[in-house]
Amino acid sequence: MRLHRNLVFTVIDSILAIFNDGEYADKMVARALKKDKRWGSADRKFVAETIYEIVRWRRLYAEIAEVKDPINRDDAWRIFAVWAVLRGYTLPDWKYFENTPERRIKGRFDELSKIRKFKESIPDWIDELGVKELGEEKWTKEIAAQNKQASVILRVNTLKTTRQKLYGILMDLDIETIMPEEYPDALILKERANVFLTDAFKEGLFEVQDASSQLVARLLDVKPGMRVVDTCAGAGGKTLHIASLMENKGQIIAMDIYESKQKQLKIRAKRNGAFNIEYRIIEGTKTIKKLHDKADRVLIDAPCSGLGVLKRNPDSKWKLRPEFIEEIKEVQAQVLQDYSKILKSGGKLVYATCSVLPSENEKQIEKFLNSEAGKDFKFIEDHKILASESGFDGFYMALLEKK
Ligand SMILES: C[S@@+](CC[C@H](N)C(=O)[O-])C[C@H]1O[C@@H](n2cnc3c(N)ncnc32)[C@H](O)[C@@H]1O
Repeated sequence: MRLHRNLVFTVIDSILAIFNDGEYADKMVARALKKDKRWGSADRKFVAETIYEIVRWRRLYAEIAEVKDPINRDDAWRIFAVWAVLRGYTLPDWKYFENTPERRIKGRFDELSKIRKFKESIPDWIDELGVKELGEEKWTKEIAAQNKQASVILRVNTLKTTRQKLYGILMDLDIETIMPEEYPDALILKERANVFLTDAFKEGLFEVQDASSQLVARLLDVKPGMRVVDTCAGAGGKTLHIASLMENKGQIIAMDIYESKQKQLKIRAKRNGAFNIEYRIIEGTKTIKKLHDKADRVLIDAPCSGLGVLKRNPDSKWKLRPEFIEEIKEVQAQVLQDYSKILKSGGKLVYATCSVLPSENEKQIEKFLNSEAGKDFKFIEDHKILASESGFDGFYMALLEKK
């Protein structure tokens, strides 16, 4: 295996921007891939995967390379050399690799792999929090599972096609997929591919959405003709799923506090042919009060730590702060209090997060049910999905019914 200079330089520039300037890994990867139109698919794969891997294993590699934050360009080369040695590359005779201690790198890797926070490359505080919340055994398995590369999973847009038809369309493009039985709207790619370039995507036949996330709209048990309020709709992954389950009949009110996200949802809804969505920005209590007792279904896909989706966002390990988790828990409790009032009697509410921490999940539901606002609600069921058990993202979803 040979290393190509311009590809490696791109990786070095990208990891420096992610580590030092707080840039998001997915944005930097997208930018890096635009750099040279002559790159073939193997080159693009090398750039994207290497950036993600170095971000994912940052702590382990930095420890082996003996570099500390802030990382300068020489440090980035040392980290890259660790990656290359551990991946089995023969280092070329570039000046950056002079005196790379290859045997020592392998020895340090074996030593550090015995300590979870290095082996799994996580900050001390996340490791401690994981143990506190899930217990040593579950957390060890969970963080290992969340360090694996995520599969590419599609959600079939049944407003425009069926799973069987889309399977065939993709097969004709040499994109092989699997139809998992327990996830009726999902197709899982056998090998990674840039599905966004296909006409099938441009025509809105599918969206990319993790399998665990696809269970949320199903749990909400929506039916055509209902009025459904998606209170934290963001860019609308679940709104669009709800629209397809409602066959475009009835009304979906998609809300968020950020207009920028709603703009993305509008573009996606157009592509999906989802016409029954109304958009509202939450500007204060007024927006919510107007909807009190009005909805058959309410989804609260709450903002959270994201400690269920590290596979997809490995850089968030380094961006998250303990204070943020404390703040977001307050928001979760508040939105449960406020948005549950939108539901009609006899209606159903789903509270969901992409976190595996009980304090953001079942504990929030317990607290809500014991509060004044929660007295009108009955707990129906919940699902605590761990990446280590499902193979997909870590998620939580609880179904409540208003008496
Ligand atoms: C987990 S994300 C939503 C993901 C989205 N439902 C999807 O399926 O693609 C949580 C969303 O809640 C929004 N948010 C944060 N605080 C909020 C609040 N107080 N009320 C409503 N939405 C809020 C965020 O902007 C973010 O878009």
